[in-house]
Amino acid sequence: MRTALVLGTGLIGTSAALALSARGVEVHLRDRDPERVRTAVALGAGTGEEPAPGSPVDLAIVAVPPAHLAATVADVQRAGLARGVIDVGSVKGGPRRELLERGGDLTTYLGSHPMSGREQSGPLAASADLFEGRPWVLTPTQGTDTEVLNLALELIALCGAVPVVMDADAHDRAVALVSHTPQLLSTLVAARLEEAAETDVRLCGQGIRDVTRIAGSDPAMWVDILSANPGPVADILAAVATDLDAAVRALRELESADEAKRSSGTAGVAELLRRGNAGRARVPGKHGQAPTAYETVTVLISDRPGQLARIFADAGSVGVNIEDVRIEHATGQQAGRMQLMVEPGAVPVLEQALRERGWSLRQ
Ligand SMILES: NC(=O)c1ccc[n+]([C@@H]2O[C@H](COP(=O)([O-])OP(=O)(O)OC[C@H]3O[C@@H](n4cnc5c(N)ncnc54)[C@H](O)[C@@H]3O)[C@@H](O)[C@H]2O)c1
Ligand SMILES: O=C(O)C(=O)C[C@]1(C(=O)O)C=C[C@@H](O)C=C1
Repeated sequence: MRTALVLGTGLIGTSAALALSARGVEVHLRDRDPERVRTAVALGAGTGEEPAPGSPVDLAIVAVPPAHLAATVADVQRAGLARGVIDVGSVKGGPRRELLERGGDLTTYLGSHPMSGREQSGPLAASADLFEGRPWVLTPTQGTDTEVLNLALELIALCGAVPVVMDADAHDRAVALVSHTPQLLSTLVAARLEEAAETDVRLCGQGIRDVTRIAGSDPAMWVDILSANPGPVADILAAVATDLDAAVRALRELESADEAKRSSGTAGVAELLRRGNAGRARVPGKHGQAPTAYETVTVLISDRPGQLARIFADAGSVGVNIEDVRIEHATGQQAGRMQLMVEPGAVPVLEQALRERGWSLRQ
């Protein structure tokens, strides 16, 4: 990738622009707020000048709030500003459907989501290493151009992140669990402090600081995110509400004078705490650490348009997430070997699905 255009020079757009600029890509910056472009330019994220007329950039990266993603992607496509366009929004299904309704081109567009961010907004919160070692979800479809997919993989590599391929709606259900519900629960805990006595708040220690960090996030951004993914988040919150009811019941039992009730209360609380430990143990390693050891499935892939998108869609159709990808190009041949990294348990399912769909597997 030689040139890029970043639309929305806030936290995410400026972070990506800083990483690309540091690796020699010529980055053009745009924002509806010119002050934000000036700040990003001053930080070394790129130039505020428009790309030369008639010379589209290699990749446009749309990093505006979720409610404006589809309109911005459609504008970029209509103006012919880039060979490929990706967005980095926190929700994937709705914006893609909206882009289709707006007459956008789904072949040169690819939905993506870097699983890394902060509770602060704007270019001053950005950093070039924000995405290092973090998953970056791609949601290609059968129709996604191979060129756009390759540009997105290059962007992710230049940002030091790890590509994860998923279906858009499966992504939205997953982030409801690991991002959107945690945001709301952090907010709800912090909201208890609004009317609390100063003498109580003064005692805040590290525990509540950890739990409420993301409650400081931009409300307008989160109204957009939750409005674009309400059903999956409501489903998980309803399950949390059942657990909350159980916690309240167990605690009330602990208040009782009856010994049998107290011991049932102890068992109830202990079970909730045990489940919390078990869930916490599944949270992958911290920033920069590989979360899991993956296994590799190697596939022979011909150098024809649509091949990469097809293989990702075939993996997605049997529910397999591709956690990382490497392509070895065979010199002088119109083919290459593609290594798909997946969870060890997914290897047999993926191999069978790929064979059934006519792919040629290699050792
Ligand atoms: N904040 C996070 O942790 C995080 C993480 C991953 C992905 N995202 C996604 O990335 C996108 C950007 O989030 P952010 O945290 O960088 O927000 P931000 O508020 O820091 O930046 C958004 C920028 O977009 C600009 N903007 C708004 N509407 C615009 C328009 N129509 N045209 C051009 N510019 C416009 C704003 O002026 C602002 O500078 C969102 O879609 C969000 O869902 C956020
Ligand atoms: O660490 C944080 O501040 C974040 O909340 C980042 C976080 C997340 O939930 O993981 C928030 C929303 C984005 O869509 C992606 C990342």
